[in-house]
Amino acid sequence: MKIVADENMPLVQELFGSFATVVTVAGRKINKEHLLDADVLLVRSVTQVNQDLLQGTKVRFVGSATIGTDHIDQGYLLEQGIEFAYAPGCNAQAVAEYVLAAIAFWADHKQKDLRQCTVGIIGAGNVGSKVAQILELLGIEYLLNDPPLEEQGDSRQFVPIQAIQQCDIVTCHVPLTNRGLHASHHLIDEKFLSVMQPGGLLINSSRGAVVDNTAALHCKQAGKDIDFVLDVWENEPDLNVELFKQSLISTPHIAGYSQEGKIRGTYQLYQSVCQWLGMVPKFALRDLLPEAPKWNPPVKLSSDTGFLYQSLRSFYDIKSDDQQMRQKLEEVLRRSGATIAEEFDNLRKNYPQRLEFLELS
Ligand SMILES: NC(=O)c1ccc[n+]([C@@H]2O[C@H](COP(=O)([O-])OP(=O)(O)OC[C@H]3O[C@@H](n4cnc5c(N)ncnc54)[C@H](O)[C@@H]3O)[C@@H](O)[C@H]2O)c1
Ligand SMILES: O=C(O)[C@H](O)[C@H](O)COP(=O)(O)O
Repeated sequence: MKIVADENMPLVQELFGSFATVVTVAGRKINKEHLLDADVLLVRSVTQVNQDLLQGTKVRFVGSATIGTDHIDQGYLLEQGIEFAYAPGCNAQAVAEYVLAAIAFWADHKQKDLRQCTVGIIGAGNVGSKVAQILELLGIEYLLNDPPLEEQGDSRQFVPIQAIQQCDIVTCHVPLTNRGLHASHHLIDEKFLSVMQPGGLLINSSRGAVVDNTAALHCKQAGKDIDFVLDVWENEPDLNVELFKQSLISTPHIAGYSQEGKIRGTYQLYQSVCQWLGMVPKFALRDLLPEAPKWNPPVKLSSDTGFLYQSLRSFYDIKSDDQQMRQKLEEVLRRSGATIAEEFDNLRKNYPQRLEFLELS
């Protein structure tokens, strides 16, 4: 059996190498030639998997070690009888910790008393629910918006998007979809931003195009007092450089990049491939995850606006991710050679080890 996998998937040789020949390729470079005699394709979010890539190949199983699936043409896979698996929830905790770090940094930087702030969470699935769990631990008020879950009868209390627009902090956790009643493409548009609270914070760690990046830039250029924390960008890796410069925190799509999140992603695909082949998995997830020191959240928030950030930063300092990206992209802007897109991918490929620091259920 031949497996072609994205080179940025940890443990892929260790897990799949005992029953298959594993060939690793840079995600953006995977092409039909690599797949002509491959049985299984394992990708991350940067490989577009569709008819163009798969037609004429032997691939019978596609796995994506990610939560988001907007890069996969699932309709085509279904039509061709190609098995598909992904990794729901694998890095949800990492993203929720990123959001916490962003809020803590903003409160410190802008002298905001989080006891007086409400967070609007758009999308209450795996990530949004973990964000809510963390805010509850800290006693920070939040509201949930998730029309699809509300329609399905989820028993939590939801609010309309208009109530989210009034929140001090808005954080997006929806899948990127272009069609249907709940399409999320440009969910945050000029109109949304125009009614957002001045002095507010918008965090996007879902997919770039959930926020209209041109509208976000116009909002900053018009002098509206809204801070942006952006981990994901329209047209990645070719991001809007002006918006990157104007954002309070800019990171290269690494919100989910904890060691644990990446390992869980590969492992979930390993389980799916084993099941597809009728094999019993030989490895257990708990033996693969690193031991990480844990942070004890404060029982009560303090009036000191910098307290949370100071207490968290030895576990995860979001500002250092932002500084790293600014330094590298500014170098690219000063000299010719590598492009912004190449540097964006380099930052992701060489992202330092980050461990999850909260005990969450
Ligand atoms: N930056 C990163 O590193 C990173 C990591 C993981 C996931 N993500 C992105 O975050 C997204 C969310 O992840 P998740 O695990 O929570 O997904 P999920 O599927 O568990 O939850 C998404 C929720 O959004 C809701 N939703 C869909 N359309 C909506 C809309 N228009 N308005 C409000 N709610 C809507 C759904 O009902 C669902 O409950 C993923 O699809 C992925 O694109 C990014
Ligand atoms: O959807 C996800 O799980 C994340 O966006 C994922 O972590 C992105 O990282 P990539 O697959 O591009 O390495």
